[in-house]
Amino acid sequence: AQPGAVKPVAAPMRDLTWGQLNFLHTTDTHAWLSGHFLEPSFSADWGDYISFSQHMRKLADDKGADLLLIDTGDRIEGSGIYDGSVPKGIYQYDIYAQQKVDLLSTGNHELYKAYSIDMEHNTTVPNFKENYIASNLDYIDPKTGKRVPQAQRYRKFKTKNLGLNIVAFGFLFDFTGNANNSIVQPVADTIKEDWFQAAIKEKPDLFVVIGHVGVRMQEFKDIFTAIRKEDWDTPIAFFGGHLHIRDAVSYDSKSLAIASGRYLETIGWMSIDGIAKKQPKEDDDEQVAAQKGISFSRKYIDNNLYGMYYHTGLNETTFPTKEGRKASQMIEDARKALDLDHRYGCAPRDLWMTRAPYPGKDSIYSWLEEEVLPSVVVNEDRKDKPRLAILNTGGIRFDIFKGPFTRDDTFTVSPFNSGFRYVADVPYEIAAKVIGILNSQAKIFVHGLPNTRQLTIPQQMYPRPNFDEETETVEDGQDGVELGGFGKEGPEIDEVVQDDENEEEVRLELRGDDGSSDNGELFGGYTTKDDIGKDGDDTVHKPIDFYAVPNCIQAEVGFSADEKPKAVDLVFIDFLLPWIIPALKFSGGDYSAKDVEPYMEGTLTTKLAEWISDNWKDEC
Ligand SMILES: O=c1ccn([C@@H]2O[C@H](COP(=O)(O)O)[C@@H](O)[C@H]2O)c(=O)[nH]1
Repeated sequence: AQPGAVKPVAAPMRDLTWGQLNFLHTTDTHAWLSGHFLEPSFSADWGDYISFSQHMRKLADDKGADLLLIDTGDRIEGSGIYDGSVPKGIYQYDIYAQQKVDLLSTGNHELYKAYSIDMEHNTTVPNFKENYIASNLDYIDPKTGKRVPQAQRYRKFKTKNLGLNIVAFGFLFDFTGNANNSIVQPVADTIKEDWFQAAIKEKPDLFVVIGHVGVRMQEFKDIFTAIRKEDWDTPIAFFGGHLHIRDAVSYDSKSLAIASGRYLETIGWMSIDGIAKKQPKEDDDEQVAAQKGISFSRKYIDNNLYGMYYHTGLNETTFPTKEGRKASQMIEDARKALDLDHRYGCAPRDLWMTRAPYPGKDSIYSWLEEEVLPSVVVNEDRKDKPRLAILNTGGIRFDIFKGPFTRDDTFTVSPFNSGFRYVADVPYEIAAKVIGILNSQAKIFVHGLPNTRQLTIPQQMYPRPNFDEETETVEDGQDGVELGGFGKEGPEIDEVVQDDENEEEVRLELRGDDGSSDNGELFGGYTTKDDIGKDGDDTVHKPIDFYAVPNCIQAEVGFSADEKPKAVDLVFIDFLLPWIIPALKFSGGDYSAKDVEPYMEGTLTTKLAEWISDNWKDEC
């Protein structure tokens, strides 16, 4: 762990189930390679993960089993190690590459900017060579202008110890916000292509589908269905991400999909036993398929040293490896070079994204609406004009904890380079309708309006089934998508261990009061319910309450107390541009992109830092 990070807390643990083939999975790390300084459950850093994975590989070797490491993208944007350098990522790519990842794919965050697409093509792909898979992603080579695959389309390989034949794919969901030096091909089109159709006829011992795709999203359903059309029997392991949640879905009795959270909070674990190694028949090329008694198991490992020692049987002295220590040192050096611990001020209280009700005094969104935006959204030439300032909740990425607020925190809260734009002098009754449309959850049809689910935080984009209810499927409220697994049969997993302890509903901070649980009480943390059951988390926690947030929030700035203004400047964060004009049109305003101008200098991130320096001056 990094110097200054809180120590982990002892807690009741659940063991990992080993199989023939085992996986460690990270996703949506968003450059949190330092780990979490203030949260004991997640205070291990990338160097600790390297040590952990090396010990786990050794354990696999000792058992005559195999272990593969997977990463499903969104490695960048979200923490100072990436966002704090100019250009971005000058330390991040090298530190990340210290880990030996066996299969990796691209997330949407690698694609928002032409720069990060180039970096992926010229740095991460060469760093990981044949381990990098890009089944539906192409790169436009700037020298030739030619469209080339970002990496190989799929990978065929044999595992080290058991010699299992694997065919692996690496997908991205049907993302459309990518910069124009990349092309994301829709999954439904990709799976019709000859190379994919040939690959799924390979009859390996196992298919591994990794992807920056939510495990309940249509894209994975389509891939699963396409494989099963050709091959009803071969087991399939899916590794997903994007939605920042822990989740597992059983598509059929011979497949399992897991999603392993976000921000290096979670290291996903999947193991598979009973994989039948296929032998070629002597008389022809067809291979024998005989999958009987296949079993899958999953765990969500809290990323801290207590758990890593527990799962490896090691301790403070025996655990760190040379390579792990090296990566931790690289992180420490990068943090110093980037001045990430520079203190802008002291947060007087915790401010939560979803762990406090919105609106409310502990909500980060209410704080932004009531305190920050009215003060920072100012254009000197138009400061007398009343304005509405709109932010999408998805643009805010993390909580603020009471105590020092650092340069690193500015990036964990607001990593994007988004500035503010505006449409001038919009009649108030038109401008005031925009927020309602953006928060409408697509229940009304607005011509030209992109899906509003993209505006909110990832955890809310695709609501999950309510595992407390008996029903197997629910409507998700947006497009009437059926959730609760792809089949209607429910999970068919051979190894299911239910754990009904810890049902008490208690609100506790994940951070804990003083980082200890000496009184023997359970510590607050993830208490995941998924298709497999309630025993997924490796650490037994007390539950934490989470509250829903809207897609967007809005501050009224420069309004008189007595009456609403006749016209306002409609100010919004850059990211909202594709939504604003259609929403204004629907509200009765005949505006076009030509009416949009930059509103002021600076980004939300720089404005946040300025506000905190000016307003949180007390010592801590
Ligand atoms: O410039 C940006 C980029 C993204 N967002 C928000 O983030 C989500 C995507 O989050 P994932 O981590 O990829 O799941 C996007 O839908 C936006 O809500 C943003 O606000 N600004």
